[in-house]
Amino acid sequence: MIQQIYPVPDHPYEYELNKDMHFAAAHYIPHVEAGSCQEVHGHTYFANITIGGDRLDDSGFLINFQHIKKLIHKRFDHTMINEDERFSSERGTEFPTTEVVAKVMWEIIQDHLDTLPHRPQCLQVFLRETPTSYCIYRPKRKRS
Ligand SMILES: Nc1nc2c(c(=O)[nH]1)N=C([C@H](O)[C@H](O)COP(=O)(O)OP(=O)(O)OP(=O)(O)O)CN2
Ligand SMILES: [Zn+2]
Repeated sequence: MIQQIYPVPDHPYEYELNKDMHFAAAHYIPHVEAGSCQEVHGHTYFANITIGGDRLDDSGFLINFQHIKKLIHKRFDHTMINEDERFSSERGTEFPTTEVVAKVMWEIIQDHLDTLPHRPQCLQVFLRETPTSYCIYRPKRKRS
């Protein structure tokens, strides 16, 4: 059970929703700066996703918790993150560091939220890679 207090982003919205999840995945960072992390290794990642908005959908949801989980968990659980198209395709020039994976998760979620008429916003992705290491990605401004 994930139970942790996360940093709260500053925002003007009436509703703020948070979804916790974890997933198991492998990665490697092909850069000399990464030291032993250049070798393939695995983590149980913990993610906390924060969504904000002023309007709810017809079912009274800002966003269905299950939909957020599906977007991330289905894509990354029990995978080699380097093989995800975001990292392996021609446009995938970045390495799957905690920082970059947090930002990619934000992009995946916000792309979905942008299809919803009531336009919720992903305000923060908190991504823990190890018991002692985590990163928070917050967009500078909301997408219009
Ligand atoms: N800024 C970043 N630094 C490092 C990243 C990263 O994604 N961003 N990643 C790694 C490794 O991939 C590793 O998985 C995590 O490293 P680390 O925190 O050193 O893990 P430990 O469990 O060994 O930490 P201890 O606190 O020393 O036990 C490296 N750096
Ligand atoms: Zn790692």
